[in-house]
Amino acid sequence: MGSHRNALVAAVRQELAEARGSARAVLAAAESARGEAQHRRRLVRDAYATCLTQLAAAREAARDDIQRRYRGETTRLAGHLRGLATSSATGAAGAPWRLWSPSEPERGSRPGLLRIGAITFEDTTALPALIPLLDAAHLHVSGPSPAVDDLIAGVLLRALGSTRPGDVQLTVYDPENLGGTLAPFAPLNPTFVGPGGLGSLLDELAEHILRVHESLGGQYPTLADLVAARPGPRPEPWRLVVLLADRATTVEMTASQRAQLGRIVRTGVACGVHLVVRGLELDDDPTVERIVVRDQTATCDSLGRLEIRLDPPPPPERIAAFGRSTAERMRSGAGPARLADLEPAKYWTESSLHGLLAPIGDSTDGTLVEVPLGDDPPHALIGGPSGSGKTNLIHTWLGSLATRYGPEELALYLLDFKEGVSFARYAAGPRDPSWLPQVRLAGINVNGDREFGLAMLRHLGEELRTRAQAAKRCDAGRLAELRAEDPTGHWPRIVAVIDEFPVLLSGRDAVADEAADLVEDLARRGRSQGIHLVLASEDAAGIQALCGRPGLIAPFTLRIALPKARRVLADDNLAAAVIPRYHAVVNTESGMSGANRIVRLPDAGDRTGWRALQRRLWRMRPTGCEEPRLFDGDAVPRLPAALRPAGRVPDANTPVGSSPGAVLGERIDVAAQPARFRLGRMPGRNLAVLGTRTEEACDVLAAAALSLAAQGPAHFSVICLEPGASHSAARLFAELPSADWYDATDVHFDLPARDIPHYVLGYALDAAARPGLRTLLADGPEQRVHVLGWWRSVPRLRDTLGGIGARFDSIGAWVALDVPGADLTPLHPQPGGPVWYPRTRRALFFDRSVHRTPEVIIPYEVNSDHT
Ligand SMILES: Nc1ncnc2c1ncn2[C@@H]1O[C@H](COP(=O)(O)OP(=O)(O)OP(=O)(O)O)[C@@H](O)[C@H]1O
Repeated sequence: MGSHRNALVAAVRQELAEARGSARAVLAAAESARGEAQHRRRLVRDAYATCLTQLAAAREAARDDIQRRYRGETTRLAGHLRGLATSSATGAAGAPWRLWSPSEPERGSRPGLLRIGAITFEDTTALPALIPLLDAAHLHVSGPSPAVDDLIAGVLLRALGSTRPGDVQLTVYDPENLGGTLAPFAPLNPTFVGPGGLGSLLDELAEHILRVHESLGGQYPTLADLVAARPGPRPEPWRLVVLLADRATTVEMTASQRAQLGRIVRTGVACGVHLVVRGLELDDDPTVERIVVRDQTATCDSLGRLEIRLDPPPPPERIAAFGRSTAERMRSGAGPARLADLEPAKYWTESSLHGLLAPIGDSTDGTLVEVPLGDDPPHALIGGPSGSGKTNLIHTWLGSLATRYGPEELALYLLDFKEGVSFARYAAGPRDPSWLPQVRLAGINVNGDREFGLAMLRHLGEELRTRAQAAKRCDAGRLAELRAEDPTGHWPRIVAVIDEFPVLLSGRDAVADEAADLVEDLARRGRSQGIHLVLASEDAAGIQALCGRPGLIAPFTLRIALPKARRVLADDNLAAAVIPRYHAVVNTESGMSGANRIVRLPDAGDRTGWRALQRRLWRMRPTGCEEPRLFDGDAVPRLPAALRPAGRVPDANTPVGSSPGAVLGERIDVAAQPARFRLGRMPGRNLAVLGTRTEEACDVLAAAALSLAAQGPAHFSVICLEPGASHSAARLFAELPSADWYDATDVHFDLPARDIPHYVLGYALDAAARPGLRTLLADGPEQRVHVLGWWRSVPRLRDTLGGIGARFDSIGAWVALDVPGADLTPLHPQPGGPVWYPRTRRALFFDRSVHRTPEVIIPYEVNSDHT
């Protein structure tokens, strides 16, 4: 029994032990699972924490970024707004009081906004708080009285100070203070309306509006119309009506007065009538800008909820000073337009297809006066006595044209026969590299060089021929048709201006005759080919010179007469006698009375302003636009480097041309070409330089020799028989690649022929007593030995050639310096000699194998001892 129990106990124990064992195992497993779970929980928690930190950092970064961008955007926006605000309220409309002064509005600009204070938005710097008024709104101001009145005074001063004197007519209704509230404005002579005057004021305004409305064709312009309208002079001044109503006004106002006020509110702005009201209710209308003032701050309709820190009121003494100076200016009248006022909004947008139209000034009502050139009128005559402003007018006109028409549309040829350099401003100079891109040619100091005027007219004559031929090829009648048929061609309109042109026609000589013929031809046929002449003359005689040829004057149908000009307008048209200084009569009907327009001319004398404009145009020049040719009659041209051997010894094997050209000086022509004397292997190809001016004679010989040396192999014999020329001759000798030197001690003329050309340069050959020279002159050229010699007079040359009765056949060409025309008779093809009045640095060149008549040249400066 006992063993059975024992066995049972043992079995139970065993089972218990097993159960405990498995429970422990389960426990251990559970423990380990718990450990595992805890570990995982820790991991998740760590990850969560990291995630939170990262998220926080990301959020911070994002917030920083947003804030930074926000700040940047706000600053940028504020900058834009400030820029916009500054351009919307320029000058007197926006300047702080301490810097304030009245400002002229840009001609043709619309009135802008007016500053009343500043707005601060967050921490950006303050922006100006601007409100509309002229051409835009009525103002209704409410709030405590002194602050409101201060604000109104400020607005009035800005509106008046940013418009021209007389542009705004001020009316003040101030029954309480009898005008005292705006007393500092008294010098401007505003209309003060006393108590009981409101009704008639409103009636008068309503009537005014009706009148303006009718003049506008019975249609009130909308605000958009006002903004879009092309600015022009105001037919009527703005009416600015300040109503400072007291309690009695409100109480006593009748229903019809209220209705009248309502009508003015609705229709006033479109007709230039603006109310500035405090103390009266105004009907709601899009044109009413309400400003609510609270002590030093305010809000207004156009700025929404933004709070405005109001500006202090303008100092009363500033208002009074402004009033006085404006009243003074009104008494003396408004000034003329400025040159800048003539500029278009955008440069070079006009086409010259059908003509050129450019303003040259304004009329007294401020309208710009435009001057046409084209098919009708084709040419212009400008007249006025010395100092009346012709040159100034020409500069103004050219400036106005040059801002409208680019170089593809307009080409200018300018000649000034006055003693002056006025057109030099259009060409590049030592201080200013810019030039006016439309100018092709400018001639200054040409009063002594009528030949240059002739050269320009010949050039224009050529251009006329080219255009006429091109037009014929395309079957086109006039410039517009030619341009349509040949759209890729370069056919700008040409305007040729000749200031003091009578100089060109003075002197009864071949130059005057040919010039008059050319002017006549250009005037007659230039119209259809787009070539227009503008001639200016100081004295009546010049115009009479043209009148001598009635056919010549007829095409000049545009007449511009300056004060006291005579014979520019028709005989019965006396307008020029009565116009004031710096005015002109513009008449497009040949000066007939009844077709006058009086124009006030701007002052074009501001060099700095002109230079700035010219630079702007110069920078806009198209690629390939060539610099203008400047002919300065006072400048001595240098022998171009390309015409000198420059130390280079020509190769003996270089072929020598059949007739190398000796360069003697610069031709007076448009292209500034060198005048050449061809030295072929023919009898008579010798040159005589004649006259007593040593320096110029030396320069002619040196230019000839150096240019020959630069062309190919040649040998030179330099013979100097005049001590005064020896310095120059020696310099030439040194520069020539192959040369012999002779002087009085060893001079001889039996010079051998060589297998290369041999040039004999003789200084003062009249001093050579040796025989042989005449033979050399006669026989040398056929063996390529040519004499280029200087004789001091024609009789001395004759002596060399055999004395009285000698023939000049061996002298094929000559250059005369200070030799009177009559002395040249034996060398001149026509009897009586050429018309030649010697002048400094000018020579008469005649080559009998090419010239019919001699031509004037400018001897080059070869070696400047001054530089
Ligand atoms: N519209 C103007 N406003 C102000 N000054 C002017 C005006 N027109 C000309 N002047 C000035 O008057 C002077 C003479 O002008 P300008 O040289 O143009 O006259 P002109 O008729 O060409 O005289 P001249 O034939 O003697 O040269 C110059 O000093 C010029 O600056």
